[in-house]
Amino acid sequence: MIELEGLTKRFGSKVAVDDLSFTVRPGVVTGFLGPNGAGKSTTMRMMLDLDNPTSGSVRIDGKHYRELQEPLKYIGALLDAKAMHGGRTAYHNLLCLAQANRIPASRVAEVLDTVGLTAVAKKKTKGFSLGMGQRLGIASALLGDPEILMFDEPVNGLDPEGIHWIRNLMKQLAAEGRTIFVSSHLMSEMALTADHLIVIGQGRLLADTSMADFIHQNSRSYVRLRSPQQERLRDVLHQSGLTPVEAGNGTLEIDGATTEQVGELAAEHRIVLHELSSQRASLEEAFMQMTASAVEYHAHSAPGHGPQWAPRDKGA
Ligand SMILES: Nc1ncnc2c1ncn2[C@@H]1O[C@H](COP(=O)(O)OP(=O)(O)OP(=O)(O)O)[C@@H](O)[C@H]1O
Repeated sequence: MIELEGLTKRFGSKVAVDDLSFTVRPGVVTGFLGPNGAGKSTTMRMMLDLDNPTSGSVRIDGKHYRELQEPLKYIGALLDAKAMHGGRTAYHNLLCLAQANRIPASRVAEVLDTVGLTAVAKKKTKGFSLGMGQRLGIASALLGDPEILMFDEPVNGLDPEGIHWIRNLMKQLAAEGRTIFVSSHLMSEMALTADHLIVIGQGRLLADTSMADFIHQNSRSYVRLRSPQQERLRDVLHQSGLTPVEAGNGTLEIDGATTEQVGELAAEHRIVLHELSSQRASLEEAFMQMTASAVEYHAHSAPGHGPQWAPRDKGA
């Protein structure tokens, strides 16, 4: 478990991380979502004691990182895949790390196998592709067989096969009861991977919610329709207590209605429909709106029926 309490980081006048408090729990993949520059990497670096907080604290299983006896056995991280020694082979990079952290050398072959790099174990890492580098970075995170794993944007630059592999690995590690914390700036990626979601914007906590609740609250569903008899259709809909909204190109949208309900109403009043469909707003849209409205106070006009969200109170 990872617990953040009022975590704050300032770089001069810039507040990169602003009073963040949340808990990352075991057994699930927790997604850490925020647009570029939101403060995800800075937060993760403070979790690993690579940056000092201006104020606040991070506890790993109740302890500060510095108090962990052999940190790699508690927490493994993929922050920067290029942080390996390019002149060394994949095997030797991992062996050095194992020896420095009192991890048995036999573990090196195991993790190389887990990440699918056994065939290139004796190759120098400077020739590695981005995907191979990511796999090696993940192997180093797994080396100490830690209960907690953190991945900063692990799918960046990977091909579809690599992305699929990383997603499955994270789910498998969570299913083993481990704590998995993974950052991304893409809602679509999080929707496929994460069970729980922490959203930040300009360093501040915007949401701390289960993925299922986020989808439920933010996937606005509505009915879209077009008709050559739009005026009459509008009247009929209004009379039935529905509120159609003009959506351009002769299209109407109605929240809180079903296609069955609207189709039957139209049939009853002998109104021709050219389109009748059920729509769902994308989660990416919901995320963009959430971060935009939280970080920018200048007047972005809020669309009539945009996604809903509520910032949580601070604290666990
Ligand atoms: N060492 C530093 N000195 C000054 N400003 C910094 C430093 N590190 C980060 N920042 C600033 O802090 C803010 C948060 O950066 P951070 O890299 O943590 O965001 P991020 O969410 O990880 O973004 P990205 O997805 O682009 O990596 C940014 O405005 C960044 O410019």
